[in-house]
Amino acid sequence: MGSSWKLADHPKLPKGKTIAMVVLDGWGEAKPDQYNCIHIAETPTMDSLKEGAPEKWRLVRAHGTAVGLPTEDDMGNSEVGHNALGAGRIFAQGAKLVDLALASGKIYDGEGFTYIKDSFETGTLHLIGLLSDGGVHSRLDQVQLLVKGSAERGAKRIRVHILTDGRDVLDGSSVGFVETLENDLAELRAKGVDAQIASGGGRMYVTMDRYENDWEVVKRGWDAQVLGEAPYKFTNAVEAVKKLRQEPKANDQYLPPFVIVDDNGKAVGPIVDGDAVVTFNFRADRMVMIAKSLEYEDFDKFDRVRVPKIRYAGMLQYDGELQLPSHYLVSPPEIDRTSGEYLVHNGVRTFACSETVKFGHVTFFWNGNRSGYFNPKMEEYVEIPSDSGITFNVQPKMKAIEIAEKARDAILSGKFDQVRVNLPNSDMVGHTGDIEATIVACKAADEAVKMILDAIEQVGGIYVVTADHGNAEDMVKRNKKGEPALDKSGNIQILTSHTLEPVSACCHRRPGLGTWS
Ligand SMILES: O=C(O)[C@@H](CO)OP(=O)(O)O
Ligand SMILES: [Mn+2]
Ligand SMILES: [Mn+2]
Repeated sequence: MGSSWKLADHPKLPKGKTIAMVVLDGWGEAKPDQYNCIHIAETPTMDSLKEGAPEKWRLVRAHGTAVGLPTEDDMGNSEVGHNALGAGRIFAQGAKLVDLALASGKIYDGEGFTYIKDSFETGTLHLIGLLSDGGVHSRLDQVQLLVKGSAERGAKRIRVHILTDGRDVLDGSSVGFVETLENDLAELRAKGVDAQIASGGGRMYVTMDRYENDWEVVKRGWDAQVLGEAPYKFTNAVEAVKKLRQEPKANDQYLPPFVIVDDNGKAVGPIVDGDAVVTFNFRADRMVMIAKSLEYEDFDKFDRVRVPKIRYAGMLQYDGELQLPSHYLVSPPEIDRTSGEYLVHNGVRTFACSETVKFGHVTFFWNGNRSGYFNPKMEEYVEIPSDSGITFNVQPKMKAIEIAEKARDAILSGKFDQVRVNLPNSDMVGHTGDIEATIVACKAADEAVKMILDAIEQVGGIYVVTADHGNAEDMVKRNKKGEPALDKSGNIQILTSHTLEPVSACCHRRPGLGTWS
């Protein structure tokens, strides 16, 4: 094929038909029991796809090495799922590239580390990111290696700004992760390195917003990490997390921001001129906003109050088009020649839509972590504003119907050849661990699929319905036998994370419009 963009005709699918590409976020296939919200919810449309045309319905793996993740224990996630769907190929993902760079030591020879290292002599090294072993955005073992490796290479003063998880790992597990990190930092202190945790907060409330849904989230992080200001002050991070978790309804995802202070009540690690900063998440979407606030001179999203002159590097470069950040420790996967680029070169017009919290999934991730259009004359991307400031179990229907209406109108308009959407419900509500709400969420997503397929039927088009990874089909932690695992008090443990389950892929022309197989 060389560098040509020409696409051969599909051997079976007819030309010139509108195609709907529907990604149900977090919709996997698992055994039907009471913790399978997709099974419990009324989902007549998805049921009819499976039962009505079983020969057009397949299960595909959406986790582990099948999608470019380091091991078979790695659950799928939106970044890898949409990267793979959008590019039609599998790339070694950020997690794996960071593992390799750490194992070979190459991470320390690269441009990014060389750049930040210049601050080690007189400044502090700050590490900001998600502290868990979830492996979706970051991994604890990578952070441990980076802290140790940086100290060995001259970092004399290290401050870690942690974000607690509870979304890719069990709620409550934050305490153990903080203890592990504290032990490592104590070992460094014994060797004469001034190393401490400096601030913290829950990932969904502090720093890790995405697609500009709510800049307040990033501001809360800025205030704690850079300015050293937060509503809660503690002298010890383990105590901070334990205490804040005691509040009614508190959970790891939404812990309020806190700073660690010394005996005089002074924050131990604000970021100041001459310091180095690394954001250690490898995954892009929830790091773009903090990267902008740390890197951009012109910035009007919130009042930064004080903008320290720092040397900043991301674990990876998070946005290839914006080249953000400009310094990074590990080169991201080069996801080139994605389907979106092929489509514009072949005169195929695209419409993509989701609500804010997943908008970048069908645009940015789909296009290989690249923001913007390939050709605005051939593409239209529509974002429906998400609710902000609430957890999604409060509004489990989210904007599914609004997304479907936009997709329906785009299909019926005749202006587009490919109409692609992400329906977020099963994932976003699944992450809250609220089973009742997740059932409502799955029903809403199913209704949205129906609206889109009905529109496809009207125009005699083709549909592909699939998912990026599992989530709502299994809401409980299980033992090796697959039974719900009980905690010390004999209670089941709700699973807020994605799963290792396969997802369905279904491609079809609507019945009555001729046959192909
Ligand atoms: O919310 C997120 O950031 C991840 C889970 O960490 O979910 P998804 O991959 O579905 O976007
Ligand atoms: Mn997802
Ligand atoms: Mn998710």
